[in-house]
Amino acid sequence: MTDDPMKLGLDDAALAVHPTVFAADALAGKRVLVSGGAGGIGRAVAWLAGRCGAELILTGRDAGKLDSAVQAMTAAGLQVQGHVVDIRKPETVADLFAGPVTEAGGIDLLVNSAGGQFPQAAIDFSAKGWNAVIDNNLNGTWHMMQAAARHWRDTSRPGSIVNIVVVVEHGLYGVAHTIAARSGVIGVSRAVAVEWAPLGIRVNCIAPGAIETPGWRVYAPEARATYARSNPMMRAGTTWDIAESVIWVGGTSGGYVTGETINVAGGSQLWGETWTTGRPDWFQPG
Ligand SMILES: CCCCCCCCCCC/C=C/C(=O)SCCNC(=O)CCNC(=O)[C@H](O)C(C)(C)COP(=O)(O)OP(=O)(O)OC[C@H]1O[C@@H](n2cnc3c(N)ncnc32)[C@H](O)[C@@H]1OP(=O)(O)O
Ligand SMILES: NC(=O)C1=CN([C@@H]2O[C@H](COP(=O)(O)OP(=O)(O)OC[C@H]3O[C@@H](n4cnc5c(N)ncnc54)[C@H](OP(=O)(O)O)[C@@H]3O)[C@@H](O)[C@H]2O)C=CC1
Repeated sequence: MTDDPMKLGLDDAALAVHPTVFAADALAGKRVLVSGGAGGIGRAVAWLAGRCGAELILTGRDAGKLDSAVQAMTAAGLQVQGHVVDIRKPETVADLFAGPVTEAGGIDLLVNSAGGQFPQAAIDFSAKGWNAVIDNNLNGTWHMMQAAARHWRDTSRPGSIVNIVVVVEHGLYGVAHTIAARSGVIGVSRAVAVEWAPLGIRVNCIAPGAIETPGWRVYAPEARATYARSNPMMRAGTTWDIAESVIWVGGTSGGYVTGETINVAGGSQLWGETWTTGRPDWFQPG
């Protein structure tokens, strides 16, 4: 693992050529919207979808990051546009759908990869910190889901949503706020998978394990150094592992799957400890 947190994970050069199981026309004629599309996981999803023939709409808060993603993908011949959208602001999400999404001709797949949290013992959370994480990950994801569903209902077309969450089966310690938010996303995804089935909308979640990305910069280097050994496979996953699972479940290959949460986590939902703030003395062996 690199010491430079901005260089964590696969870069554009690697994502442009990474081998894939998908055919080059697997998403031909489709349009894919990726929130957090310039981040680690979202960027890999965007590269894979684009390499499979999809047109891309990427969103994020940081215009510079978005520009660098759009430039790299455009240089590789992909059809991509980027827009600054804060998913916590429902009015900017509505503007995205009324403007760029509609002008592009609509979308077929929404991937919600925007999100994040900070590591802190739950007992020390401030009300503001708790609210920031809930607002970002639960409310923000919901604003995008609802806007997409309205878009598909109003244009009488089917759609597919994939929400990137986290493994919630057992403790991901030091990030209880995000476990609460992501459990909410998983719950609402199950609920609307039923409610929106008559509209031809599928809703699924992917729960990544430890995936090396620039997002890991919020964790101390000593915490990050333990993540690879937090699962039975004793390695971190790659953003490509997540991207292929997203395209599988979000695309026609997942056409009979809805309301599911798929752990892509090296088995960390079954075994392993992840201490984002260090392992307390109580839990030290012997
Ligand atoms: C069984 C489990 C198996 C799985 C194994 C997985 C192993 C991997 C472990 C890691 C798991 C998850 C990894 C990832 O998700 S990495 C990628 C995600 N990316 C990020 O997290 C990006 C970084 N995070 C953020 O951007 C922020 O945390 C946030 C999401 C909150 C951004 O929102 P906002 O911009 O509103 O936040 P602010 O900076 O303005 O802060 C608002 C208040 O939040 C509190 N806060 C923020 N940071 C901290 C901190 N470091 N410590 C304490 N409190 C914090 C604070 O109250 C802020 O208000 P003030 O600034 O006024 O104090
Ligand atoms: N990496 C890992 O080990 C794991 C990651 N995850 C989850 O996967 C998702 C992607 O994470 P990853 O790629 O690693 O992290 P990154 O930090 O690299 O990417 C997250 C992206 O989300 C965007 N984002 C965050 N908040 C907002 C907001 N309010 N509005 C718009 N965009 C926002 C950021 O864009 P910008 O910088 O432009 O604001 C950033 O590019 C996150 O939800 C993360 O929590 C889950 C489990 C493990």
